[in-house]
Amino acid sequence: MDAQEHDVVVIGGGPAGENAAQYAVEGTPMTAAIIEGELLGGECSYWACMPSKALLRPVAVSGVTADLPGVSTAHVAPKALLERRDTWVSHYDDSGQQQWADGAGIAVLRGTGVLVGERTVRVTSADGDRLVRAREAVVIATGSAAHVPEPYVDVLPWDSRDATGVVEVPDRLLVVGGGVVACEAATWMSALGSEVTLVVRGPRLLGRAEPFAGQAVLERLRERGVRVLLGTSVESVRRQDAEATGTGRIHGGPVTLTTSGGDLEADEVLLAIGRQPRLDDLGLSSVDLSADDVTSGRLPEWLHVVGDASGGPPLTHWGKHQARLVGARIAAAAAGEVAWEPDREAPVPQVVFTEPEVAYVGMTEAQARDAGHDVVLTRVPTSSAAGTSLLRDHVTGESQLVVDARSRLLLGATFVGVEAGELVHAATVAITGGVPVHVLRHAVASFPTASELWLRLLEELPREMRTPPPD
Ligand SMILES: Cc1cc2nc3c(=O)[nH]c(=O)nc-3n(C[C@H](O)[C@H](O)[C@H](O)COP(=O)(O)OP(=O)(O)OC[C@H]3O[C@@H](n4cnc5c(N)ncnc54)[C@H](O)[C@@H]3O)c2cc1C
Ligand SMILES: NC(=O)c1ccc[n+]([C@@H]2O[C@H](COP(=O)([O-])OP(=O)(O)OC[C@H]3O[C@@H](n4cnc5c(N)ncnc54)[C@H](O)[C@@H]3O)[C@@H](O)[C@H]2O)c1
Repeated sequence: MDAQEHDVVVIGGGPAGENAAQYAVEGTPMTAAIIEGELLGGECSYWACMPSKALLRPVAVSGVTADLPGVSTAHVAPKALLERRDTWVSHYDDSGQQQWADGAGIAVLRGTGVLVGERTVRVTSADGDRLVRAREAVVIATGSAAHVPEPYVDVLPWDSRDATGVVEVPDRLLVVGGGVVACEAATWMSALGSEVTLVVRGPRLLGRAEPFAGQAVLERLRERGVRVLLGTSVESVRRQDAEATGTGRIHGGPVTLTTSGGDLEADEVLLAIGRQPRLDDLGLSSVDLSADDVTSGRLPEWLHVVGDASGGPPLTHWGKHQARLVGARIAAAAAGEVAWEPDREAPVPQVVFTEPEVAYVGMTEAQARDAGHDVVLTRVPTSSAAGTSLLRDHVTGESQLVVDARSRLLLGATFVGVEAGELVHAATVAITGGVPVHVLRHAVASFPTASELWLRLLEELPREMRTPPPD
């Protein structure tokens, strides 16, 4: 079989793959091809970030209007909410993304890509097989899939695709997991009218965030009628007449979970217990590699991995950041150069679009102490700046900075409450730029904006941190 040739071949056309292709070839004479087996734009555009945020934003606005005298309370209208979601996923049509690729001069090869040898990928589609060879580099950008352990397989539980693509709203929904997908999905599914029960194995929600953040989300979920069972493990699961009815539709008869706290019955169960890199069936053995080699970065110089497939933080912005770096490295290597990169590792931010919103970057207090830092903390109610308290009548949540006592550098920050997702970026900038807190105090925020919360946080630090540390 003759092989088609491109300088760069990317397997997987999600946000990470698209960015890797673009950054590798833009401004160069090189060509790139993206191999995509489903929809160009990936999980993020059609079944993850975009539909979930399209569903959550009206829910958040409705919550604010209920707490903002001077405006009529807005109510969630389920049918219109689902139509909004459909608009944001372009009705599961990727022609807009195809236009972007055409404009960027990137070839899109439809089909499933499998490595069959060094720099060589076989693409299988309904039209048959073809071979593609990369002159410079192959990039794995195959994303991740929801983790579905064996005991659940036969009951056909919902995964996050069903929750973001919801068509039939179950009257009663069990959600297994207490992480980001569980908390966000509980928020929109209860707004759509489901009676939601969260079954959480651990002692708190959002285990990767500061405990006070998970606690604030727990309290609000319970206020909105979501039942949250902490410290509850699932022992077995059964369902009558499980049936593959399609994404977002109820997959058969009632489901029963036998848990450490007794039996729970519902019309559907959503499994939200993490995701795994999609590296199976990728032909890694044809180039003497294993999935472990890929997630530990033990790769030959012609092969790269970006995004969720890398096993790093499964976040779109992080995958895109990795992809920009990899793209620039490929472009530089092809030109016989070395790409410039900062010497400081970038901190990873995350925003959880719950009520209240939770946003964090860098290290938590516990992570900073475990890493051996002498830590100084500053924590204030998020309502404590005029700008935050004006945004609604009852501003809940607290916000915190984690500072290294010796260097006075910011190690991490957590914001809980209104506008948290916007407040966190200043922390990302401060950590990336290595700005010590005595300098950060001079970054003046406008009155009365939410950003003035930074002043409140910095004022609460010990007075000696207002000047540079003694030599
Ligand atoms: C419900 C939910 C909500 C989320 N919300 C957010 C959020 O708000 N913010 C955020 O930052 N992150 C969010 N995430 C995480 C985010 O979706 C992922 O981090 C992101 O999609 C990863 O991008 P990627 O390009 O690595 O992979 P993906 O987006 O998964 O794309 C991979 C692509 O590769 C294709 N592919 C896979 N294997 C092959 C193959 N062999 N051949 C050809 N094509 C293949 C797939 O079809 C897919 O199109 C959310 C995740 C979920 C589940
Ligand atoms: N707003 C956002 O940025 C956003 C939104 C949704 C998802 N995401 C990304 O998608 C990834 C996947 O989300 P997720 O919520 O599925 O994973 P997660 O890692 O955030 O949470 C998984 C939860 O499941 C629990 N768990 C793990 N195994 C279990 C088991 N066998 N039985 C019961 N409970 C178990 C964990 O203790 C945890 O509470 C996240 O890591 C996140 O980065 C991001």
